[in-house]
Amino acid sequence: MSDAIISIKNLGKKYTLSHKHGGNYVALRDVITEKIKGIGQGILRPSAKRHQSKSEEEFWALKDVSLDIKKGEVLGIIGRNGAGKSTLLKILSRITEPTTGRIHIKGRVASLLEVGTGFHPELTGRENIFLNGSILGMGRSEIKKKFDEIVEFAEIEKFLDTPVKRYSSGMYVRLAFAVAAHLDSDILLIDEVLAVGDVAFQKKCLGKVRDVGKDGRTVLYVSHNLRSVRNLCSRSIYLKIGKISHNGLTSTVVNEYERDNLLDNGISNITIRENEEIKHTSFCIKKIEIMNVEGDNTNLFKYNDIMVMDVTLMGEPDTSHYSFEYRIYGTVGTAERIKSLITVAASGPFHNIYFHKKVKKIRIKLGPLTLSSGDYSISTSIMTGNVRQDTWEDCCSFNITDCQAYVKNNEVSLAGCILQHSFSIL
Ligand SMILES: Nc1ncnc2c1ncn2[C@@H]1O[C@H](COP(=O)(O)OP(=O)(O)OP(=O)(O)O)[C@@H](O)[C@H]1O
Repeated sequence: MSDAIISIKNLGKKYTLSHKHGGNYVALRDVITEKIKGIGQGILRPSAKRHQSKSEEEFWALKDVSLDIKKGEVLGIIGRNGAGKSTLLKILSRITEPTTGRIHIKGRVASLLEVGTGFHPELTGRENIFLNGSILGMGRSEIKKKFDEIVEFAEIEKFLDTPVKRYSSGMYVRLAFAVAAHLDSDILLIDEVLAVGDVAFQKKCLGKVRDVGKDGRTVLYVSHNLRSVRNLCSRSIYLKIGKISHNGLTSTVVNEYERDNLLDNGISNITIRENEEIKHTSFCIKKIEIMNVEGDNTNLFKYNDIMVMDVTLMGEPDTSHYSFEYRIYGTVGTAERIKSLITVAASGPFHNIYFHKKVKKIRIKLGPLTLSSGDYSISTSIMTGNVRQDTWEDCCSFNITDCQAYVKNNEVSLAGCILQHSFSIL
């Protein structure tokens, strides 16, 4: 027998979706046909037959999931909407039955799933605390010992004797979290619900989850907030259309997930310009390629990494020399994109770096990338004298992950952030 507190083998969950076709409508075409037929036979039919066909579609929300979780692990579960994360937690908390496979759980499970589960709406906050405790197998005196801590954590003293159906969703989550985290369970399942609370309470909860992990309890944490997953979980799984796509160190798994998202959003580390876009000019930027210092194509970088950008040009300028210019724009936190320019400091004033007109490929080494986590986009131009011969806006993007040092700066403008760079000719 393994030392896993949760052991999941070939787990699958199938849903059957029914689609109704036709519904209750009667097509005009059919009414007319029926009437004509009726007239021809001397019979007037009462009505055309109503169309109602039903088709059923089978759909696997989880397929062949196998996973062992050790006691004391804080496991992150990430994935796109509909990937099966909540389904997995619902099966583990026995809200839903699996269709295939089996699970083995050694211990008591407390879960914090969708708002609305776990509490009895007609009962007061106080009564629900006792109800939850007894469901977990705790005696009244044991629950009493934890009661004050729960109430204090949830900050709902005034509403203790109000039925929870009158609570706001924020109050509900506060109490639900406090109950799940403080009562004696061996395993704590947390789904995205924390997003409902305000930011201060979310922080408090994340701190508590960390403590729960340190106490040797096991936590399964589903979230779209990748920063919190990175901070809390040593191991994570990435669910993709119901299957485990990656399972391992959180930093690696989150990077894979972010990479998939970037690629799916059309953000690529090699961009080649469409011919239609460059018809207007005889000298233009044709291709941009982003790499790390090892020469691997990537657009995922960590704080302090060096980025290599190869630029391929097409055509020739009328002048004997040209210069190349680029700008980096960043997003700030999760807020909408802010066009903040990062100043790039060259070894000399960078508009003074001229290339001979025959030079068709240049390499820029940029960094250390002392940038906060997030997406950045690059725009490029080529100049002859003061004239912009060609500009390619948002020609490529990159993403900074694992920025520990600059976390605080996420809220400040990126303007004025100075990066070093150097040019070479290929
Ligand atoms: N009761 C149900 N009947 C039919 N389909 C369902 C049911 N519950 C979930 N699904 C489907 O199963 C898939 C997985 O859903 P699930 O809620 O587990 O995804 P998720 O990864 O938690 O997504 P999100 O990040 O949006 O919460 C989805 O396509 C969802 O529509």
